[in-house]
Amino acid sequence: MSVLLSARGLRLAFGGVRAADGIDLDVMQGEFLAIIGPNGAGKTSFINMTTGYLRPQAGSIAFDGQPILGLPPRKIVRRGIARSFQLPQLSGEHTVLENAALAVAAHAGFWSPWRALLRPEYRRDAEALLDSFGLLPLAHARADALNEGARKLTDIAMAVALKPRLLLMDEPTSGVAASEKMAIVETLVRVLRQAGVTAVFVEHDMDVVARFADRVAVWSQGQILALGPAAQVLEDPEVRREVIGIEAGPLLP
Ligand SMILES: Nc1ncnc2c1ncn2[C@@H]1O[C@H](COP(=O)(O)OP(=O)(O)OP(=O)(O)O)[C@@H](O)[C@H]1O
Repeated sequence: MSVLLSARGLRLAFGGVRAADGIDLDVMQGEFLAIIGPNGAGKTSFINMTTGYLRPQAGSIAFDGQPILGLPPRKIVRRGIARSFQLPQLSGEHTVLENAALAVAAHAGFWSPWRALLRPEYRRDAEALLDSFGLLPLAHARADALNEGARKLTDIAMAVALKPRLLLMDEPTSGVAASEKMAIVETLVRVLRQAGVTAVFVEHDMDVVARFADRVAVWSQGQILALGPAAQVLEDPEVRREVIGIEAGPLLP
């Protein structure tokens, strides 16, 4: 497996708060990597630095061997990195299909909404995209009428419309009803594997991590405390004590 994303020596402080304190991480082509860790550990900051929303004070990030630090978010998308947000960034007054068509059009180079809604080929591609995510029955629902699970999936579908090689997801199942979480994870695993997309995702639900991740990186105070295969890291006594909590019980069968 080759390295797709490589971060070295990332440092970022907000006053006295260290959001990144020497982050070194390689993301391998094709893997699903979970980032876990307590609130404030710097997980979202890593996504923001990788996608051009935050600039570290030191360090480097290379994607497919090319440096990307300093590029604006839109250029990083063009290089093949997309993201979804902890709070989905949908246009509430538009339908699911219109939101998806906007993303399809953005990938084609058009960022102006009316063009997206006029062109039938964008709508067709958007329908195919929604179908792959199981969202077609909701195509004509307004985005602000969706439950959290459907909102999250629509947001991720819009990121996938950009045809990324690497997708970064910030808490893809947060706020989703427990009964719906695993269905979302199964959809993501299926769609992303099929599209050959490498994924990095921040997640607090360890059942989701155990099902979804090939490897797990444990963040703590801006540093990576542990990194390795999911089964190994999730059963690591120090990780369980410091991060997961002993009350969680056995995570893996
Ligand atoms: N733009 C900012 N300005 C000031 N402080 C910030 C900013 N962004 C992040 N921080 C601080 O940096 C630290 C790391 O934040 P970050 O959001 O990366 O953590 P996190 O691990 O994603 O937390 P959570 O699990 O709660 O989302 C926190 O203490 C946060 O308050």
